[in-house]
Amino acid sequence: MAPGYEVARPARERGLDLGASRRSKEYYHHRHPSRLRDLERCRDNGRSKGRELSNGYSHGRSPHQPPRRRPSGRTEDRGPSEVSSGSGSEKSGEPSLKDKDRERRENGVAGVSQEDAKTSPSKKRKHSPVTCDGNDSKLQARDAVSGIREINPVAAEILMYHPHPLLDLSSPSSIADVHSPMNLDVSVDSQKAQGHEEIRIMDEQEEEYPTMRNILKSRWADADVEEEKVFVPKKKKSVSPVDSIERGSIKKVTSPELGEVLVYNSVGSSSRLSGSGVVQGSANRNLEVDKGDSMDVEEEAGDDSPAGHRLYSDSESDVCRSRSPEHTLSPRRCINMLQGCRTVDEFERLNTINEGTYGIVFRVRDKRTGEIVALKKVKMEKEKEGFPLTSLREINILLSFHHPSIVEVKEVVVGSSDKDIFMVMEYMEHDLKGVMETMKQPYSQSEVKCLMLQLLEGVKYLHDNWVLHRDLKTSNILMNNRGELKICDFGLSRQYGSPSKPYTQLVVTLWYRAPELLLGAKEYSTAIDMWSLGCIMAELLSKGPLFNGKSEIDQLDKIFKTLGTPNEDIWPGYSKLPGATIKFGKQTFNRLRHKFRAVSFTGGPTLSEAGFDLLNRLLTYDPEKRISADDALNHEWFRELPLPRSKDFMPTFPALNEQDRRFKKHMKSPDPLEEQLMKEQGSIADRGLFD
Ligand SMILES: Nc1ncnc2c1ncn2[C@@H]1O[C@H](COP(=O)(O)OP(=O)(O)OP(=O)(O)O)[C@@H](O)[C@H]1O
Repeated sequence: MAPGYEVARPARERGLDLGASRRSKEYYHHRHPSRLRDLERCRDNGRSKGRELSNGYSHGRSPHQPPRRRPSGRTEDRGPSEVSSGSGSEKSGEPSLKDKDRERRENGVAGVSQEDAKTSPSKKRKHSPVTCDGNDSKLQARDAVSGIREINPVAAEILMYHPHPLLDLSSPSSIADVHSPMNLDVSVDSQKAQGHEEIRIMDEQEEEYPTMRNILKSRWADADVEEEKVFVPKKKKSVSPVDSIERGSIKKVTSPELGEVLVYNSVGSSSRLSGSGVVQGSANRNLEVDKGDSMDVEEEAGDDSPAGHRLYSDSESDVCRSRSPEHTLSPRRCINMLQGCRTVDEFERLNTINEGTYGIVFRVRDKRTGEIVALKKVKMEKEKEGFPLTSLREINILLSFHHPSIVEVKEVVVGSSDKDIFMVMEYMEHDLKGVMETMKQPYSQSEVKCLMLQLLEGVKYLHDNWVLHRDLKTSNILMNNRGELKICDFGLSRQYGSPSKPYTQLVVTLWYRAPELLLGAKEYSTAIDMWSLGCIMAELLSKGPLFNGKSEIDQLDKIFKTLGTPNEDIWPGYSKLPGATIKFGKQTFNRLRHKFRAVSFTGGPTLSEAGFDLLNRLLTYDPEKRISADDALNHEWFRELPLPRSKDFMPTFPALNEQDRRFKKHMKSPDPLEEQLMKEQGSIADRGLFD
C-alpha cells in the first residue's frame, strides 16, 4: 500500500474492506469448514515442521518478503521456508534429508529462522472466494405485452446512462436526491425508462446474477439476518433501479446497497461511488440532473471526498512506479451521458489494428479534435438475441474505471445501424505480445520490474474494486512508446462478491490459466489473475511463454513438470478437485529455477533470489497462499538493485498498431474457448468503413 494511502482512503471504504474480508472468511468458514480446517492444519504443519511442500512454494519470509504492513496478509499464512517439490510421494513418505537439501539448492531458497516461522495469530484471506449470487434476484422490467420480465442488471446499468437508439433508456430527466448512503430518494421519468423493455441481453451459463447485488453483498451485507431480510428483497420490488424507474415514482431506498445501486446507474460505477466519498461524503446534497446537463459527480464530491480533486491527475513521476492514493482509490470520472452518443461518422478510419474474439479494433482520428484514438467495434454477428453481455460488461467496467494502468474508454459511439456499437479508447501503439515478438532480446530485469509494477498496480486496482479480469495475457496488455502499460479487454471480466453460484471455468486463455481452473474448481478468486501475472512475468523475462500447453491436460502436465506435482499437503483441497483424479507423471521437485538461473553462462534468463521468490509466490499452487497484488507490489524484488527502470527509459518500438495485425501469424494459445468462438464467428474481411 502506498504511503499515505490509509489516510487518503475514505474511512468508510477502509472499514468496508475489513468487514468484507471478515465476512469473506466467515462465509468461507460456513461453506468450507473442512477446507478451512485443513488450511489451518497445513499452516500449523508448516510452522511445526519448519517447512512446507511446494509449489505451495516455500515461503520463507526472510529477505524477500514484503514488510508486514498489517497483521493480515497471505504471507503470514505461509509456513516457513522451503522450496518446491510438492511431490506426490511426499504425502506418503517424507523425502530424505538429502532430497530436502537438494530441493533447497535447486530452488535457491534458504530455510528461515524461527522468528520468520512465526505467524500472526490473526490471518486474513487475501483472495476472496468467488461465486455469484444464486438468489433469484434478477432485475425486472415490465414488458408491455407479457408483463414483468427479467433484465440483466449489467444491462440495466449501462442502459441507464447511454441514451442512444439501441440502448434507449432516455435521459433520466430526473432528480436523484442523495440524502445519505443509507437513504436515497430517486425520481425517474417512467415513460422514458420503457426503453429498457426493448433490450434483450444475451446471457451465458453463469449470468443469472445480480451484479450489483454481488457488490452490495460483498461490501455491505452483514451476517445480520435481520438486515438480510430488510435489504435483500425476495420480491424484487423496492430495490431494483429498473423497478424504480418503472414506477416513475420517488422511491425511498433504505439500504446503503440500494443507494449505491441507484447512484451507480446514474454515473457508472458503484465501486467508484462507494469509494469516492461522493455518496457517503455528501449527505443531504442534491445530485441534480437536468436534461442535457452533464452529470458531473466531481462537483458533488465536495470537500470530504479525498479523491474528488484528482479525477484526471495521472501525473507521472520519474520513476516507473505510479502509485498514489488517487490511483488506488475508487475511480471517478465525469462522462456526459445525457447528451447522446456521437456517431462513428465523426471518426476517420486510419487502419484496422486487430480483431479479437469479441471485437474488431480500428485506429481512427477524431475529426472534431484531431486526436488519434482506438475504436473497438462490438461484434454482433451471433447476437441475434440482443447486445452481447461480454461487451456490456466491458463497456460498463471500463467506463467506470480510471487508472493509469487500465485502458481508458472515452465514450461510446454508434454506427449507422442500431446494432453497431463502438468503444472509443485511448490509442496505444502496441500490445505486449506483439512487442515481444519483435524484440531480439528479452526485457532486462529492471525493465521487467517497471512493467510488472504497472501491471500489479492495475490488477490491484481491479481487485480493490471487486473486479476479476479473468483473461490477463500478453495480447491484453497494451504499451505505448512512453513506457506506459495498460490492461485492456475486459470482455471476460466480472465483478465478484459473496456466495453462491459457481462461475464458469472457461475463462483465461489456456497458457495463463491457473491450475485451480484447469482442474475444474467451481469457485475461484482474484488469485486466478495473480497466476496469470506469474506466467506473464516469466514470459517477460524469457521472451517465451512459460507453459504453452496444447490442451488443458497438456497445460497441467507442463505446469506439474516444472513446478512439481501438487498434493494435499501443499494444496489442501487439491484432491477434491474434479481434475485431481487424472493421473499425471510424478515430479518431485520444483524445477523453475532451471529456467531462471541466478547467473547464466548460456544466455538464458537470469533472476535474482528475490525475483525468483516473487515468481514462485505468483505461481503458488494453492490459491489461498498465492501472493496478492498488494503484497507483490511491496515485494523486495522491486527495491533491490537493479531498480525498476523509469518509464522514460523503456525501449521503444515502431508502432505495431499502425499496421493491420489481423493476419499476422502469432504464437497463439490454442485456447479451446477462443478457437470455438473464432470458428463460430468466422473470419471477417473488410466490408465497409467500420464493418
Ligand atoms: N486501445 C487500444 N489501442 C491500440 N490497440 C488496441 C487497443 N485495444 C485493443 N487493441 C488491439 O486489439 C487487440 C484486440 O483487442 P481486445 O483484446 O480488446 O479484443 P477482444 O475481441 O476482446 O480480444 P480477445 O479475443 O483477446 O478477447 C489487442 O490485442 C490489441 O492489439
